[in-house]
Amino acid sequence: MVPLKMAEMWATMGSTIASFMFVWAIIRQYCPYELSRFFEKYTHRIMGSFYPYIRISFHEFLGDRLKQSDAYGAVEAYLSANTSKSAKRLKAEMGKDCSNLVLSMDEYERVTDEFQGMKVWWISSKVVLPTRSMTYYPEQEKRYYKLSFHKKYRDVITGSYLEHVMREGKEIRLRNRQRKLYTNSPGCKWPSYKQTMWSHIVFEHPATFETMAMEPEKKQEIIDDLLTFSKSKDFYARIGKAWKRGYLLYGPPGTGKSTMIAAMANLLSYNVYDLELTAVKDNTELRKLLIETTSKSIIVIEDIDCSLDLTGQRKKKAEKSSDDEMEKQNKEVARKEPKEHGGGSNSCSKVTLSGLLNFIDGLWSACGGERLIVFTTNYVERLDPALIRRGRMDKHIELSYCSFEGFKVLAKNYLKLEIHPMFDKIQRLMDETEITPADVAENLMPNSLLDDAERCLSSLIEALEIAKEAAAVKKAEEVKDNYKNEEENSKLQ
Ligand SMILES: Nc1ncnc2c1ncn2[C@@H]1O[C@H](COP(=O)(O)OP(=O)(O)OP(=O)(O)O)[C@@H](O)[C@H]1O
Ligand SMILES: [Mg+2]
Repeated sequence: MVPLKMAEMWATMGSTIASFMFVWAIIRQYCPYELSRFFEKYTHRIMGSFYPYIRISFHEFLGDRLKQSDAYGAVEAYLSANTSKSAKRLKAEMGKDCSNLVLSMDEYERVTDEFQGMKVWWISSKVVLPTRSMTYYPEQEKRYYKLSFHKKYRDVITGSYLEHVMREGKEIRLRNRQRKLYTNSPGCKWPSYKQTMWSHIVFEHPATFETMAMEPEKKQEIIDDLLTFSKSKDFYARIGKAWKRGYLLYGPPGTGKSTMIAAMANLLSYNVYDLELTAVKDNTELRKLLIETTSKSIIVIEDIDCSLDLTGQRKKKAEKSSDDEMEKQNKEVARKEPKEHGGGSNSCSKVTLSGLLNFIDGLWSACGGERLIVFTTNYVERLDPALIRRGRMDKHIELSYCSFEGFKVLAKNYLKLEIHPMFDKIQRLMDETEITPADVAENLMPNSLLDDAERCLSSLIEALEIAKEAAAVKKAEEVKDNYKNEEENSKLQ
């Protein structure tokens, strides 16, 4: 009997509300604005005294602000991810990167959500504001989401449920955002009209850790380290450290340092700030650039050893190194300087080592968190120890010549091959000589659509044999030189 009475009560209440709504609609249409506001106010008051539900609205735009409200955006993302399966009327829009359709609740659609056994209802709605005469702007629509729940759940819903919706919604938005690659433009002076010091393009690099050629254990260790970092907000807050982590990637050219940065950004859905140090006028400008970076980003300084002459240290080391090594290093710097930095010794940058150290762990610790800073270099021994000490560069990762495990990853990516009779020979040759992943990849790249896997593998074997021969000749020359030097020394004595 009780449920029947309840049903009757709700039915009566429903019809009362419907009558109110009907009367109110007529009043709103025919009465002056002040009168309709008056009725609206008192209708809400009367209904509120016996209506057991609470409603919270999330408006798309607040006041006259042109920027979409963050809370509305989070609710929208949360609802399209969690309730679009139960909604019966959906609207489809192209995602920001134009690669897939995004489904969300259509206007006036109602969905149910559950949290810790409590039911809540979400309705998407809009108000159409009348157009002002003498304006050529179209009718303005103000969209909003309305959350309804029983008043006995007030504390939990306004507390932990909304916190959960906001957190999850923000995460979904970050995952789906169009990521950007920022760069500080080259040249020493900033045009005065420039609003921001970084210019950007859409970041769409296809590299992932899956496609990276390196030992599986080492790869997993780096992935775990990155994921742990991204989930450690509370940990960093507890130990009183800024939420940032430094990575030093070092190794010969073509071993995947730049590729790994793209894979890191893709793994964590971070933006990338490619900092061109030679284009930074001085330490003040460096600080300004930093302040403009946002959280969930990777700040990259590529080839840090030839970016700037940060200390006298490098010169001292260069003097000590052998002539051959010097020549090799200078060639590499010369190769990179005009191509990538356009500055080198002619650079007008006055950034100092202490400015850079402050950049890494000084002031910027105070400007929000979740940032990775990555340095890359071909010559780790050239760097000032202060720059790369643990705590600044927390993780030093060596990227080296291609191993057989690395080759297998590339063979799978490029040729869709997991096993082949020619693999044995390749493994033997790889154990005997050094080849970079970039050279392996180059050989495995089919020259035409008709090119087959065997031709690519043969080309790699040929490259490995040439590399092996060249290494043998070099070694023989070194032995000869050493012998000559020893002979000359003994003659002098
Ligand atoms: N470990 C790797 N896994 C997969 N591909 C790689 C790897 N290393 C290099 N490559 C391939 O070689 C190309 C060059 O690599 P990348 O630019 O990452 O090298 P790098 O170490 O940054 O070189 P440099 O020191 O000259 O800047 C990449 O486009 C990629 O295709
Ligand atoms: Mg590189």
